Amino acid sequence: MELRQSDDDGAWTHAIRAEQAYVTRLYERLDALRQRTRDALRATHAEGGRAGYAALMDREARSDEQARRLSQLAGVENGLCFGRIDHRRDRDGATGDTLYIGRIGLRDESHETILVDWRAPAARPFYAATPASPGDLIRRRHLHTRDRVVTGIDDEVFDLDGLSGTEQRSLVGEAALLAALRQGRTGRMNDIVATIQSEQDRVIRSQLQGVLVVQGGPGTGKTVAALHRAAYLLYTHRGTLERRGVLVVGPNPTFLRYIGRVLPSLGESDVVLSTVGELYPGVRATATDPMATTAVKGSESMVDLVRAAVADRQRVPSTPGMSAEADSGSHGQGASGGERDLEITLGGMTLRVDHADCLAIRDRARSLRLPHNVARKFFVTEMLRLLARDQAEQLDPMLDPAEPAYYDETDLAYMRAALWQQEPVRRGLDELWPLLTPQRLLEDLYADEAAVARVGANAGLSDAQREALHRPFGSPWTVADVPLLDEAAELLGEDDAEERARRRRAERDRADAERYAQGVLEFTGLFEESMMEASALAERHVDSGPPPSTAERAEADRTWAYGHVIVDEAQELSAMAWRTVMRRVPTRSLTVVGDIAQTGSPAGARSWRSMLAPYAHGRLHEERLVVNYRTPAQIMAVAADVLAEVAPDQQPPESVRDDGDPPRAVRVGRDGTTLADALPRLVAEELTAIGDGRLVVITPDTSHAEVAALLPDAASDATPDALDSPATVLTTTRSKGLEFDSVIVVEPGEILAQSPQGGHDLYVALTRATRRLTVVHEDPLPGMLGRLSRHERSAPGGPPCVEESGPRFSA
Ligand SMILES: Nc1ncnc2c1ncn2[C@@H]1O[C@H](COP(=O)(O)OP(=O)(O)OP(=O)(O)O)[C@@H](O)[C@H]1O
Repeated sequence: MELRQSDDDGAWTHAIRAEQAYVTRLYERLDALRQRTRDALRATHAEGGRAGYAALMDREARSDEQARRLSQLAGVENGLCFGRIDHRRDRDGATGDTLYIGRIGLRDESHETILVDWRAPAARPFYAATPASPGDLIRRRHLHTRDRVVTGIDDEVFDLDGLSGTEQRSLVGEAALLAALRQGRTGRMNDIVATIQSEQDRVIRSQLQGVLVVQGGPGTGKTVAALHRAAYLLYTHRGTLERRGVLVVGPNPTFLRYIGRVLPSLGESDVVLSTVGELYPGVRATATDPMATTAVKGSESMVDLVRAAVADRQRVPSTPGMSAEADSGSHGQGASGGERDLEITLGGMTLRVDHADCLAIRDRARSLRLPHNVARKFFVTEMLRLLARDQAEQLDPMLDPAEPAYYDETDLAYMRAALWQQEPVRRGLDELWPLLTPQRLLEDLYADEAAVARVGANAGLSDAQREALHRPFGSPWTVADVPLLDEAAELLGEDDAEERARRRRAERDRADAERYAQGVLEFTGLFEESMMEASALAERHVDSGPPPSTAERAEADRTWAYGHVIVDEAQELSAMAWRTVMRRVPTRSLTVVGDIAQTGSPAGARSWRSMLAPYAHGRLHEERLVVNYRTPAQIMAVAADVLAEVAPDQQPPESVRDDGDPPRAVRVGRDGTTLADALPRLVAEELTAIGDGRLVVITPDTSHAEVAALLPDAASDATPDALDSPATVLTTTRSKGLEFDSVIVVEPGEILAQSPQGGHDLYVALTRATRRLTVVHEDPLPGMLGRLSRHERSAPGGPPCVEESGPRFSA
C-alpha cells in the first residue's frame, strides 16, 4: 500500500525534523571520518623510507588504501542517506528494528551501525519488499535531501496496523520513483540507488560467476542496473575484484562520459570504462567502416584471414620481379613466384642458402606452433647457421686447400653473430620472416591489393568481401579493426627478449643507485645517525610518480585478466569483438546487457545464445527487464508499431510513465518550406518547452553532416562532452543508450532504408525521448508510423506555436 501526503502538516513537519536530526548526525560522522582518513594519509606520507623495500611497499599499499577511502568518502556527499526500513515489532511488543540505508555503511564511535550500505544483505528488503510480499517490513521510507537538508519523505506502508497512531498520521510522500523519472535530463546519467526496483535488484545481486545476460527493451534500466551491479560486486567480492579489476565496455566515448558519474557517486572510482575501439592498448579507434566492411571485419572468417596474413609473411625466396613466395601452409598455395635460392652479397662474396633448405627451415619454424615473432628466432638462427657455414666454406679454400677445415663450432657461432650485424643479412632475412607488430601486419595487408586478394582467397573470402578490406596506407584505425589487431597480437606474440634485457638493466641501475646512495650516507655521516635509508635516498633519484592503480595497470596491459566484465549495448558487438572481450575475462564472469531488437550493426547479435553459448560453457543465465522507465506510453506506442513490423517476435516494454506530450509529425517541403527553414525553428521551440533539459536531433547516418550544418549552435558527436550542450545532433548509431527530454527524428524513411537493420535503428531513435517526440520529414512517412500521420501537418511558414496539449500541428 502506498500512502500520499497526510493532511496533518504538524505530523509531517515533526517527521521531517526527526529525519533531519538523524541525517545531520550521519553527515557529522562522515566529516569526522574524512578528517581522520586525511590525517592518516598525511601521516603515511610523512613516514619517509625507514626500513627498506618491504616497508616502502607497505607504505604504498596503505597510502593507496587511504586515498581510495578518501575518494569514496568524497563521492558519497550527495544523498548520503536516502532510505529507511522499519521492521515488524516482535510478538512480545518490543520495537522492531529501524535501519537507515545509504550509499556507504557508517558506524558511530561505539561501533554501532548507523547507516547500512545499500549493497549489504541487511539493505535488501528496502529493494525487494513489495505490497504482495513485504517480508517483515512494515514501512519503506524514501528520504529526499539536498545539500544535507531533508526536503521530503515518501512512505510505502506494508502494514498500517504495525505503525503507531502518530506514525500513521505522519505518512507522507509522492512516489519516489516517478519523482526521479520526471526530473529534466542533464546529459549525465544519475544513480538510482534510492529507487532500484525489485526486478532490477535481482539483476544487481545475481551471483558473480557465469555469464548473466540481461535482455530488456529500451529504457528498462539495463545500463543503470549493470552499473549498480558493478558497485554491488565490488562491495561483495572486494578481495577478488579489487586485485583483478572490473571492466565496463560501452558503445562509444560519448556514452562512456554519459554514464561516467554513476560509479563514483556510488563510491566506486576504480573501474575501467572502455569502448571496443579502445580495448587494444595504444590504439583509440573511433572511426567506423562502411557497412559492408564492418560486416566482413566482424565475421569469424577474420580468424582465418589474420592467420593467413601472418602465414603470408613467412616466406621463401622467389624469382626476381615477383614477390617472395608466400604459401600459407594449411591454406594452400599463395603467390606463384618461381623457386630461387637466397643470395646475399657481402663485401664481394655472395652467400647462398638453397631454396629447398629455406623451405625446410620455414616449415620447421612453423611446425613449432609458436607465435610468429617467437618462432622468428628459430628461423633466423637456422638461416644464419647455413649462411655462416657457406661463408666458412668459401673462406676455407682461400687459406690453404691442403689444410683440414680450420673452423669449428665456436668460430661458426662467432660468424653467425657477426653476420647478424650486417645490414644486407638482416634485410634479407627480414624480408622472409619479419618481426611484426599487429599494426604493421594489418596496415601492410589492407594497403596491398594483391596481398588482400591472395590472403583473402586463402581465408575463403568472396571477391566482394576482399574488396571491402582494401584501403589506402595510413588510413585511421576503425573500431572494427581493434578485434583484428587483438587477434593478430595473439598470433604474432612478442619477442620479449629486449623487454627482459631492459628490466635486467633497470634492476642493475637500481642496485647501483642504492650502492651509490649508501656511499653518500656513510660519507656524510647520515647513515650513523639513522637519518635515512639508502633505498629511500635512491628512491628520490628515481622519481617514478605515484604507483599505478589496478585500473591503470589493467588498461595498459592487453593480456590483463579482469575479475568481471560488463558489456553494455552488447547486441552491437561482432563475433570478433566478443573474442577480444572474452580474452580479457578468462573466468567468464560477465554481465551482458542489451536488446536484440535494437541491433544496428550488420555484424551484431541476432540471438544471445548463438553469440555467447560457445564461451559460456553451460553457465549462461538470462534475466529479462520488461518495464520502461524512460519513454512515456504515448511515445512508446509509436515505437511499438515499428517494432511490430521489424521484429514481430520481440515484445515492447511497458511504460511506467503516462505523462509527456503527444508525439507529432511535421512535414516539410510543401508550401516552399524546407528542412533548413523548419528545423532551426522547431529546435528553438522545443528548447523553450523543455527549459533546462536536453534535446537531440537524430539523423540518418548519411545526412548527419548536412543536418548538423543547419544547427550551428548545436553540438555534434565529435566530442564526448557533446551532451553538455542543450542541443546535440547525432546519428542513430551514436544515440544508442542515451536519452533526452526532447527528440527530433529527421527523415525516418531514410533511417529505415539506410541498412538492412534500418528498422531497428528507427526503433532506437524513437525511444530516446523522456518527454517529447517530433518526427520531421520531407519524404512520405513510412506506413509503420501511421499513428503519427493522423496528426500530421505541414511545417508552419510563420512563427511556430507550442500547444499546451494535444497533437501540435494537427490537421
Ligand atoms: N529504478 C529506477 N529508478 C529511477 N530511475 C530509473 C530506474 N530504472 C531506470 N531508471 C531510469 O530510466 C532511464 C533508462 O535507463 P537505462 O538507460 O539504464 O535503460 P536501458 O535499458 O539501458 O535503455 P536502452 O536500451 O534504451 O539503452 C534512465 O534515466 C534511468 O536512470
